[in-house]
Amino acid sequence: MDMQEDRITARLSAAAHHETKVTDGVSDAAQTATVRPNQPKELDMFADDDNDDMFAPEPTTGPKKEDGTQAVRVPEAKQLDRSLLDDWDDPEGYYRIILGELLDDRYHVQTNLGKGVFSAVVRAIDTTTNRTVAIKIIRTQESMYKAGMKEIEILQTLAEADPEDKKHIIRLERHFEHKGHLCMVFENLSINLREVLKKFGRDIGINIIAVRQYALQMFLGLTLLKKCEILHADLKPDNVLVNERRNQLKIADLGSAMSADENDVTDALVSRFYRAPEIMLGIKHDYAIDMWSIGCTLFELYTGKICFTGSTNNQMLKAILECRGKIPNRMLKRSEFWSQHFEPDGTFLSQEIDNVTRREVVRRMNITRTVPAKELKARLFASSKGLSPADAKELNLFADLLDKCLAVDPVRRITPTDALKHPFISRPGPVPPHNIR
Ligand SMILES: Nc1ncnc2c1ncn2[C@@H]1O[C@H](COP(=O)(O)OP(=O)(O)OP(=O)(O)O)[C@@H](O)[C@H]1O
Repeated sequence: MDMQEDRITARLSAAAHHETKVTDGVSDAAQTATVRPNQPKELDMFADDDNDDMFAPEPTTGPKKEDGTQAVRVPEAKQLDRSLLDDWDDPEGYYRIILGELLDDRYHVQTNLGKGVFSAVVRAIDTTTNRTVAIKIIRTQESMYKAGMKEIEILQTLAEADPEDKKHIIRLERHFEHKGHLCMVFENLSINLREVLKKFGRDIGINIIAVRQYALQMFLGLTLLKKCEILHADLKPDNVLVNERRNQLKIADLGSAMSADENDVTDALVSRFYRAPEIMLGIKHDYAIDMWSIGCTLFELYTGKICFTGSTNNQMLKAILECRGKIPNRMLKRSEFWSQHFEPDGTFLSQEIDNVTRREVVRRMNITRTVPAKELKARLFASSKGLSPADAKELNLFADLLDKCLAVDPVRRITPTDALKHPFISRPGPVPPHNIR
């Protein structure tokens, strides 16, 4: 089974049997780790317009409208004549997008936003409100339909608990069916944080002022998830969308989300690079898994580099041990899978591929450090040259917060409420409007 199939099977079984979801964790994340040049560029997240605007919408040909957006030339909105078209799905069950089609007598399809594993996403104009929306058209398989219905239920719960829409979780407006496909109508947003990093941070990371704003909003999102007793279980830069001005974000893709009591032990929950150590060790997980993923995401936003990488859970654990020190014994005692990675005396068994023979070899590593290494902070400072004392103070606060988000022991990991009180987030006064790098 390839990784994509593995991922689909897992999400579907989670929906059908209330089991947990497996994700491949590879995505295109690996492509983003590059070296920071000496001349970084500041993210002006509050700018009204940019001359070099890499965030501008796709080139359009139509005239400017009153709201400042430009009309896109697409065919007239019309109902399709079903008799002329009976193979509206591709062989993999994705709906074939037709620009100009009118969905549900209401949504005029404008742009194809691309395919995910579970759906095709389009941007459309809601002709009843004249607003732009994003519609996720789920693949035809019945199991995917069920998974979509579970996502809808969770999104509705979250929206009811946040009537004023202040907690930065994507809003589902409604859903309908179109030619056997479940269609989910979302508020329209712009690009995701992976694309922000690629297009604006140019793989070097974005400035600390923007990171702070994004962190605050993601922590607010986590407080709502916790209040509703829901785990997102797939947080990563790809699943956080920003608005056109990039000053507001929304946590999206609740397709892997689950009730917090659905915590069957599995070592494949969450995309691998963002997967908390307790998942890999087979310890019953809780809200802390989402905080770990946010910690990894924040590190990546600031440095442009993935925090922990590994092609297997074992190599992920090695990366975490090297940076964060020994796994506490009290965790190993609760671990179902410890013997896959450790000897009884706590020696780590690193399963590596030998460079010369290309055979798998097991390297014994005796990691004894109990206090988290200074490694994390050192990595943050290494990617920030020429800091003023004030900038260094700011970065120290960020390093302290990340240290708490990435506490190896989930019991000691900071909670969303406490993260909001951390001085990096909560300190009073305006943020200095200068470039920190
Ligand atoms: N509300 C939205 N506004 C703008 N773009 C969106 C919106 N929702 C989704 N998209 C775009 O569609 C992509 C896929 O969406 P999403 O991740 O929700 O779908 P999926 O089928 O579950 O995909 P995946 O394989 O990533 O799990 C997003 O990365 C984003 O680029």
